[in-house]
Amino acid sequence: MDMQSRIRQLFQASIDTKQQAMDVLAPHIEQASQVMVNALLNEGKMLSCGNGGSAGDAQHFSSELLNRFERERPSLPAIALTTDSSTITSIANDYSYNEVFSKQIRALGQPGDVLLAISTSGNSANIIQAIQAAHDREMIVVALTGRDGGGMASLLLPEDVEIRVPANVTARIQEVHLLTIHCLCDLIDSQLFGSEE
Ligand SMILES: O=C(CO)[C@@H](O)[C@H](O)[C@H](O)[C@H](O)COP(=O)(O)O
Ligand SMILES: [Zn+2]
Repeated sequence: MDMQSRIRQLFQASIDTKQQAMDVLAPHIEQASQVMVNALLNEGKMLSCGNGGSAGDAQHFSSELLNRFERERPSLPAIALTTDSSTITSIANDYSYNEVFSKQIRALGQPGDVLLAISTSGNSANIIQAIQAAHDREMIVVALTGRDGGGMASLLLPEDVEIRVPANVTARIQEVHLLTIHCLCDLIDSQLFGSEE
């Protein structure tokens, strides 16, 4: 296949995945935004984590809350747990890579805070341990998953929210995760600061 055809095929696959996900995910994205708004109105903060591309997504989300999304508004409290290389390497070195997020959550998480836990497989051990730590700290979990939800899906409590992309290819799932993060930012801003339409 020539490269132009390959590119068109990748664009089409991304469009198709988003089209299939739109109606399935919309109610869950709305519910997640309400959980987040409620936390922010009650002095809560957002912690976020993921591996690889999902680490980038976790940071993308926190920067849009801390700095800005599409409008001028006050900074909102969010911390990506993927950025402190000294903390992450020491936890991985002294304990286990599986604990790099959970140990930070046990230190920083407060009841009523929200954990945005991102994994396309739902099976990354450090994300599973992060969810367990969040529950121990009485936080609410918003899980961005894919495939069959993996081990993460079965760990979630009734008050948690799973946003599971109906797809099996990691890159396609990640592309919908990013769109979901932008939806969450838009919904948080409009609920807290009014609709701009
Ligand atoms: O971005 C990509 C692939 O698109 C990779 O870096 C990918 O995020 C990594 O392989 C992750 O370790 C996958 O973890 P997960 O989504 O299964 O939790
Ligand atoms: Zn990627």
